[in-house]
Formats: sequence, structure tokens, C-alpha cells
Amino acid sequence: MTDQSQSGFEAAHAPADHPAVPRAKIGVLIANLGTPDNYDYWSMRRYLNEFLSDKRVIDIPSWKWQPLLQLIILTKRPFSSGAAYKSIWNEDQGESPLMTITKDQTAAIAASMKERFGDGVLVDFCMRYGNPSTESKVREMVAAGCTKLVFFPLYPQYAGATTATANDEFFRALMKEKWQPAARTVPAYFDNPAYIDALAQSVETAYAKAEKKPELLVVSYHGMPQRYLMEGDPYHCQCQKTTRLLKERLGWGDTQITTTFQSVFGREEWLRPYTVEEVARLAREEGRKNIAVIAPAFSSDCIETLEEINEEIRESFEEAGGEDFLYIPCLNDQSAHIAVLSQIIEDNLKGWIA
Ligand SMILES: C=CC1=C(C)c2cc3[nH]c(cc4nc(cc5[nH]c(cc1n2)c(C)c5CCC(=O)O)C(CCC(=O)O)=C4C)c(C)c3C=C
Ligand SMILES: [Fe+2]
Ligand SMILES: [Fe+2]
Repeated sequence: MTDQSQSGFEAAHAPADHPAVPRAKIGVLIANLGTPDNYDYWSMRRYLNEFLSDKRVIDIPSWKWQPLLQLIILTKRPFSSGAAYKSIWNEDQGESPLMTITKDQTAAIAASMKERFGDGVLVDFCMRYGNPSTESKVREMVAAGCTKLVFFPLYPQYAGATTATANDEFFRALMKEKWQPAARTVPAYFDNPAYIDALAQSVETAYAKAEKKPELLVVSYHGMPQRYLMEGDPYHCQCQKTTRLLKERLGWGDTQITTTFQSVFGREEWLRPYTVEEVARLAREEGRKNIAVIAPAFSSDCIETLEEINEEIRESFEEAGGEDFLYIPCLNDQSAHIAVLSQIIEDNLKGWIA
């Protein structure tokens, strides 16, 4: 149970005008990337502006980058990205799939934490860009009495452009708190055997259901500029290791699985091979007719999987002569995934709760 003496507040000894002190709790704040509020031009522009102005994402000096971003990219990209979001939008709930799935994951993790620890642990989510903001959720948790916070960026592989910038925003939010809670951040979990096992199970299930067994599994990760790797970002290595562990868990050889990188943005050289080119090459040069694609860097399906992989990359394969393209969904709120994430949280609560 949580330590109730943490606050030092003793109601029986407090003067009548003492501000109310809520019962001490522990907060678990799950963080995802963020997503636009809608797919119209201004919603898209606001979201992309915040995202692409982040120096952890685009590290070009502002004097060079901002004129290009404001005058060229943000006049065009909100239209093309908005159309892509429209094609996958969850119209029933009026939000993007990333938002719906993050809410579902949070609700499932909250239920699992309640089973393990009762009411002493609050679980919620925030976004790095857009809504709900990290600052607003840290404020809410502190106001609800959280004297200890576990912050969990939902990225299996560490990248400066994802994990580190989420943590930066969390620390900035903590800077604004009068009574700052104790804080922990959860590290990347790409080599957690239960995560690898959940990925492997999703491959096995998809293969068992497929009409024709795929000849090759393409493991497609979100890309980043190659320069970031040369400057010390471990993302590329953690992606390569994820594929190796998955291959070993499946008991496969090198000919059954391959690693690629998607979502190239801008003119710089990104991590290679590019998924969109590689699937076309596989069909055209190797005569592959039948492939599966999985995207382990995404903890939930989003524009990059539902639109880019399952529409653009599928088309690239089919136009090059490929026939069967099986997209294997992200782990989303599957029970094996929720069990992995809940166990990671429990491990990061050690010493704070019994
Ligand atoms: C999974 C890890 C991710 C890394 C690494 C990453 C790096 C990165 N991304 C961009 C530019 C864009 N990414 C966009 C969407 C997007 N990116 C991730 C994850 C990673 N990005 C997710 C989960 C999403 C989807 C959000 C959603 O709402 O579904 C976009 C916006 C979409 C678009 O206009 O195409 C851009 C732009 C860069 C430059 C970068 C590396 C430095
Ligand atoms: Fe991205
Ligand atoms: Fe993309």
C-alpha cells in the first residue's frame, strides 16, 4: 500500500485554515507521441508545427529551419497529411486511431493496476504534442495527491525524437509544480522477453490465419535521419536487436525476416533500406509474391501503420508485381501487450508500493 505518512500532513494537528492535503497516491502517466485534434488544415498545421518545431525531432538551427517550416512545409503538408488522416479517422469517436487505442490501453492498464494495488495508483495518459498535454496531466495528478510519479513513454525502442523529448516535456512540467513529486521514467523495453513473445505470438496468429503463408516477414520501423545514428542515438541498434530477438524467438533463419525503415521526411539520408522501396524490390527483383509486414516500434496503430504501411507500402508492393500483402496489426490493447506493459510498470514501482 502507499505510504500515507509521505506528505507529513496530520489532519488532527493542522490549524483550521491549513490548505486541504489529499491522501498520498502514486501516479502512472503513460505518454504517447500525440496526434491532431482533427484533419482540417488548421488542426493539422497546429499539430505539425508543434511536432516539427521540436529540436529533438528536427535539429537544424531555428534560423534556417523555421522559415522553411512556416513558409513552405506548413502551407502544403497539412493538406496531404490531413487527407491521409481522413482516410483512417475514427469518425464514431471523432478522433484518430492513435487516440482511441491509447485510451483503450490506458483503461486496460488502469484495471490491471487496480487488481494489483487497489486504489492507491492512478493511471492516465498524456501526449507529447497536442492534447491532452503532458503539463495538464502532471498538474492533474499532483492535484489529485500523487507524491510519486512513474512516467512511461510508450516506445519500445529509445530515440531522442520520441523517448527523450517525452521525458524533456515531463521534466518541464515538473519544474512548474510547487510541491514536486518524486519521479521515475521507464526506459525502453525492446529486449524485454515478454514484449518479444507478444510480438512473436502476433506473428504466429497472423500466419496461422493467412490463406497463403507469407514467404518473408518485413519488420518495418519508423525511420530517422542516418546522421542521428552517427551522432550517438541508439534507436537503429535497438531496432536491429528487436528483429534479431524476434527471429530467434520464432526459431527462424535469416531468409524469413528482414528489417526496413519507413516514413522518410525531408531531403536528408534516413536509415535504410526504405520500406516502400524494399517491398517493390522484393517483388520486382526477387519475385516475391507473398509478404507480411509488422511494425514493432509502434505500440499502437496510427497514421504510419494504417495509412503508410497498409495503403502506400501495400500499393508499392502490388504495383511491382506482388500479390498477397499481410499487414500484422500493432499490439494495441491485446491482452498479452497489456500484461507486458503492466508488468513493466509494476517493476518500476518497486520500493514505492508493496
Ligand atoms: C516510433 C517511433 C518514432 C520515431 C523514431 C519518429 C521519428 C520521427 N518522426 C518524424 C516525422 C513525422 N512523424 C509523424 C507521425 C508519427 N511518428 C510516430 C513515431 C515516431 N516518429 C508516430 C507514432 C506517428 C503517428 C501519429 C499519429 O497521429 O498517428 C508525422 C506526422 C504524420 C505525417 O504528416 O506524415 C511526421 C511529420 C521525424 C522527422 C522523425 C525523426 C527525427
Ligand atoms: Fe514520426
Ligand atoms: Fe508517414
